[in-house]
Amino acid sequence: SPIPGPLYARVTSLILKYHEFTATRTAYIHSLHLRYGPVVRIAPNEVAFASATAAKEIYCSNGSGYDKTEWYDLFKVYDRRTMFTTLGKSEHAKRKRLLADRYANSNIMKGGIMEGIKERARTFAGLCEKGGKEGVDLYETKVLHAYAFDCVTLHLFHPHSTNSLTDPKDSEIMLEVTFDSSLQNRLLSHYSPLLHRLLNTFLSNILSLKPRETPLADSFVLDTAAQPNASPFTLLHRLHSQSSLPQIDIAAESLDHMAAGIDTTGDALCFLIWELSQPSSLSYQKHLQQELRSAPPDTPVEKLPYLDAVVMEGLRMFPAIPMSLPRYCPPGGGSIIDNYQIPPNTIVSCQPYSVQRLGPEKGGVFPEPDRFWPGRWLKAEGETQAEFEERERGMKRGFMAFGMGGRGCIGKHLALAEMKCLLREVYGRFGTVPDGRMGRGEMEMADLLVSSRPRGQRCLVRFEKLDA
Ligand code: HEM
Repeated sequence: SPIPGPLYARVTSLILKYHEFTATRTAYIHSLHLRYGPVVRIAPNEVAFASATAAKEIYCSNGSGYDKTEWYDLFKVYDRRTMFTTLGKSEHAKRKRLLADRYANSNIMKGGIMEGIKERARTFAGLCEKGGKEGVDLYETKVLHAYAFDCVTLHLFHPHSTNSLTDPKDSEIMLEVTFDSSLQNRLLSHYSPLLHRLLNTFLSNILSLKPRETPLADSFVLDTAAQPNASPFTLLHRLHSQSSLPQIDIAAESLDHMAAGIDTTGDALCFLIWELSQPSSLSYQKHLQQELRSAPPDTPVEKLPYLDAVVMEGLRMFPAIPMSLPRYCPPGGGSIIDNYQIPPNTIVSCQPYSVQRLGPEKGGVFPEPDRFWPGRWLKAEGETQAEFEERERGMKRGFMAFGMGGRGCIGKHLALAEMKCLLREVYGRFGTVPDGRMGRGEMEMADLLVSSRPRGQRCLVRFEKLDA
């Protein structure tokens, strides 16, 4: 039977492109899933899926799933392909073998990294305290991004890491990488390089749609990646000691991981703290504070079940990369995905937002998908352990915030450690409430290239010190 979807999507991709250029692609595709179900044609050669079975087929079959599309060329660094931008399986596997062990949980949990993350989380909490009743703009001031930047450079480059939470010079580098207003410019360069060349001056000077330029970050990474004495737990140490990669590829790979680790973790924390600050989440916030304040101070973060549930629920509702992760349906006979025959070379994808926000009645995974409810990740009263484990397995099959399969997020353990350490420091010391100056819709998710940010580009939260 024909693939469901609007009639126009059979003949044109213009509507989809319109939504890309207006930063509403994720919301548009989600609205189509709500209307047509978990399988939707979104353009003549492009089909979106939102089920756990489709995600498994596209991203996990034969280990790392289907090959990436040329969309990923947009993310090349110094014109080099990094692990993230390799398109085919074997090229990717070769690069991943070089890097993977630095991102294993056992490496992240080592003293050097965890102590460094905790120290940065304490610095962050100090800034919240300074903000006092006046509050802190968690998005505009980029404090969460500064925290993520300092943590990721610790993992990549220690002792040459940054200190952007307190040092204005490092902060300038971080700001350059995080304020990205190049969406339209980059989309045009992808879809029509000729038009992009012809309109370049007009775009930059008249419409202020500038290409992405990051000279401070480039020179920071190029200089740092050439340093010979990085600590053994760092990615740089691994790249220098275990690979024969040219220096420019070492720098490109490092810059890619640095960029991948800032907006993602920063935005995930921003949306989550905002949600926890809402009156509707007060009981969850209190539950979290109680767990954090009653646990012995040396309890490892991964041994705090409610904290884990809060982080999982935050990433489920507000995945920092909510957008489609496009792949090519393999050449040859094509594939059958969710009972639909998909021709070879069709672009197929799932967007984490929809996989995690479509209810079972629409063919999705999570009941009451728009309700922020950390308790769903814990054993319910009256539920047996076996029933809970079965339910949890189902939820994890539909959890896509870190992607899936061999090309899923390599930085997952680092990101989780950062998020948990920061939330522990914040909610062990403060309660948070939204600032009344925030308007409706300001915290809606607006698309960037694959990540998202608050549409209003601010997030005003007040921090209220808890009794000692
Ligand atoms: C909450 C934080 C994060 C989220 C939600 C997230 C999400 C993701 C997702 C969805 C992908 C798959 C992208 C795709 O298929 O196109 C991915 C890949 C990747 N992530 Fe993350 N990420 C986070 C933090 C980090 C951090 C801290 C780092 C590094 C320090 C990192 C490095 C990478 C890299 C290098 C890849 C490419 C993996 C590959 O191609 O094999 N990420 N991430």
